[in-house]
Amino acid sequence: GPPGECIKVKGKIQSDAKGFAVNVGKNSNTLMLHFNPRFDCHGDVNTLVCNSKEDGMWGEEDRKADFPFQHGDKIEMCISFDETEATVKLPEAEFKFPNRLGMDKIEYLAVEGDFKVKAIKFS
Ligand SMILES: C=CCO[C@@H]1O[C@H](CO)[C@@H](O[C@@H]2O[C@H](CO)[C@H](O)[C@H](OCc3cn(-c4n[nH]c(N)n4)nn3)[C@H]2O)[C@H](O)[C@H]1NC(C)=O
Repeated sequence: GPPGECIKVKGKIQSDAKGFAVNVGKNSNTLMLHFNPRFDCHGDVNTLVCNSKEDGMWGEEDRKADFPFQHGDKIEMCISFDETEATVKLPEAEFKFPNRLGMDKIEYLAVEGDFKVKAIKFS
């Protein structure tokens, strides 16, 4: 949807989750945001990795300081964006990531990994 609206992704982190990702952008090769909490994968432990992807090429990773996720958590995240940045709002945390590709609409969303989606709402 257009900037300013919020995409709500509700679901449950599996109890033995290694990691999961929420990807939003134009398509699987062109992502505004790859939001990737890692419990124990790709050599990372309890690390939130954010990145963009342009024509299939990963950008520079942005490893966040906070990791407000636990195995088995039921969470609802609210993803919004404007011309400068994407924002992921969680109950007790908010993360920003630059809109590197200058995307003006999100027409692709994919969730991968150890997260069981309960609901997705475009509001
Ligand atoms: C130290 C060695 C070179 O750096 C490493 O390079 C890896 C490969 O690019 C980085 O991992 C990728 O990081 C990307 C974001 O920058 C993506 O997270 C990529 O995984 C994409 C992916 C995961 N999955 C997936 N599907 N189902 C599940 N469970 N996972 N599908 N596609 C990861 O394989 C990894 O984050 C990076 N580590 C560091 C410390 O930079």
